[in-house]
Amino acid sequence: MNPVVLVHGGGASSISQDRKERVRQGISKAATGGYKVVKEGGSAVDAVEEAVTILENDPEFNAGCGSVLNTEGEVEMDASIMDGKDLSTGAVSAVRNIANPVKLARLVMEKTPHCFLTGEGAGRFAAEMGVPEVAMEELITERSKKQLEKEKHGNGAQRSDYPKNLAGTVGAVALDSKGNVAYATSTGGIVNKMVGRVGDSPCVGSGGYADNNIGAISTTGHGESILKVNLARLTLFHMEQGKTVEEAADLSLGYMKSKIKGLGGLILISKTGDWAAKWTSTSMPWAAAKDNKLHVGLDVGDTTITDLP
Ligand SMILES: COC(=O)C[C@H](N)C(=O)O
Repeated sequence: MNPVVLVHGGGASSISQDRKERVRQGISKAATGGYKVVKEGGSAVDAVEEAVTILENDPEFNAGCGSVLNTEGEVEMDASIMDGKDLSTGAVSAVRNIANPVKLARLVMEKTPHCFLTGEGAGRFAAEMGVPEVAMEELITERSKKQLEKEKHGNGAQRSDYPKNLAGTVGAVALDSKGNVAYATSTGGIVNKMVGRVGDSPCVGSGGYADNNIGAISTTGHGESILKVNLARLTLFHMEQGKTVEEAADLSLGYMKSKIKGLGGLILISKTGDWAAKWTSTSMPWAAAKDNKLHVGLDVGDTTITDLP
């Protein structure tokens, strides 16, 4: 099986010109890093963890360092991961003071009898596992402070194209050489969210899904809408019914838009390595690595293809 890795950097309104290059570099680095793992014989789970860790560590994205702030100016993060081989899954929500929620989600998957830990319990588990604690200030950027300010003072309110408080959630899907698929999604959520608000990203079936019999998907966009339609599982359901990756993505995103005016995006891979990156938001940075080629796009019609070393 030819390995494939796709990443996204969140469905959002348009990306400002000065950020475009940094975002492009960030998603390229993440896709390349994840692809290296599967090319060298690593598992799909290892690849999605690696790709999402790279994006969590990049302050341009709303996950890990760079997460958006809640009403109190704090960072609370959500993440999930899933192994398509046996449907094992791990998730954390409303976690604070750690650099890489995706790694904690993986520990939940592998070291507990549970699928999902939240808030204080997730924090205690992190400490038990020896996950280093980081000061919240280390996760907060000037940009995230400005985003909260703007949101609180309503400056973004004129945007009619997209719920204004969405930004750069990250995710990855992978197919490894043994035919296993996996996904991971990680986010700081939405700007100015209530304390304790949990979105779609840590909820298996909404923020992502992976099943070797079908494929893998990671989603992004308006969390409350994604939760309502179970966007990830809905998309894979369409594939089970015989739709192509493109058709399945269009059907589920189209349903979310027409039914509840919800906008978002997704990256999707089939068990045979077909892939698609689709969104109804204004933009969604994405990258795909397959057959030693890297495909990268930020907006519709701006895909570039380069050779990987
Ligand atoms: C682009 O923004 C997002 O994807 C936000 C994320 N889905 C949430 O609602 O938590």
